[in-house]
Amino acid sequence: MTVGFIGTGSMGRTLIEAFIQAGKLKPADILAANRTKAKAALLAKNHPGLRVAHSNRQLAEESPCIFLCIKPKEYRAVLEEIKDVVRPNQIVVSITSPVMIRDLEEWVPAKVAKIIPSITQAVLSGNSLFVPGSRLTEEDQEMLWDLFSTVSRPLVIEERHTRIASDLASCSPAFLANLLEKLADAAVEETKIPPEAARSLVTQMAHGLGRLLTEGGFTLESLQDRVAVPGGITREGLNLLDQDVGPVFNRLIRLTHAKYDEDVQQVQHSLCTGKKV
Ligand SMILES: NC(=O)C1=CN([C@@H]2O[C@H](COP(=O)(O)OP(=O)(O)OC[C@H]3O[C@@H](n4cnc5c(N)ncnc54)[C@H](O)[C@@H]3O)[C@@H](O)[C@H]2O)C=CC1
Ligand SMILES: O=C(O)[C@@H]1CCC=N1
Repeated sequence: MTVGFIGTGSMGRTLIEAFIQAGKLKPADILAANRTKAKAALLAKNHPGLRVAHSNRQLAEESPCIFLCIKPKEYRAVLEEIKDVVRPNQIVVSITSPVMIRDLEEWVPAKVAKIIPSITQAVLSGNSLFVPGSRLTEEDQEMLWDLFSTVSRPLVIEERHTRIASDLASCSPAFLANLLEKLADAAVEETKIPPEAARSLVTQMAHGLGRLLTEGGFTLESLQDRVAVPGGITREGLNLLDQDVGPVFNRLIRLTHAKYDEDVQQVQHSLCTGKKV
């Protein structure tokens, strides 16, 4: 089956390469389209057999399953371009959290799903978040589940939890990388340890931490208890973090939700204004 990807930026490319790496899709199964053609052409060069569509419309005509890997503002233009050629038996998957399933279902007669991926899929790990639309059959859901199981742990979520689940699964790699960067920078500032050594130490620690939590039998709590020996040094640090860091994450979640609400409004406005019926 041909799987089409409209948008081969950061996440479109990550997904394409993850499915190829996992052996789930062959390059010849993939049809890609991107506004800047050179990006899609580079993918085709790196994965011989992968085809580049002349247009989004051609891609939509030829792909039983179409992934929309574009940003919220870009939906209107892409939907305008493909809506007349999309058929009811096709599947259209959006990877964009503030685009509502019901809006997509109004624009195309296809079977719609929202699946929010994560950069962690580049190493075939992490969760992908499934919000099935009303027209997907059991068979369609199984096909998508099977596809994403090869690169992630799929998880069904309710659409109203899209933002918070994306914060945890998709944004947090960036949030936690930022915290580790700050930890390494503070170490350099306070002790003059060479920057490369500080970054290497936190990076290798993060690798081990991920494995301890997923394969090592630890929970978030048991890991802290195991490292923080009673009366020891780690407990001093944990006490400070408990006091100062928790509120930062409350503020962070309020910020991501405020931006999300704004994006939802903008997308709905752009998808509803002047829409031909
Ligand atoms: N980057 C990440 O870690 C994650 C991103 N997402 C979502 O994925 C979506 C895409 O994000 P990124 O890949 O990071 O953005 P990006 O900006 O890297 O990629 C978007 C791509 O779409 C292309 N594009 C724009 N308009 C187009 C059009 N009319 N026709 C064809 N191609 C067009 C652009 O040229 C670009 O290559 C966003 O909605 C984002 O929220 C979801 C989960 C994780
Ligand atoms: O920053 C963003 O908008 C997207 C959503 C999830 C990850 N990246």
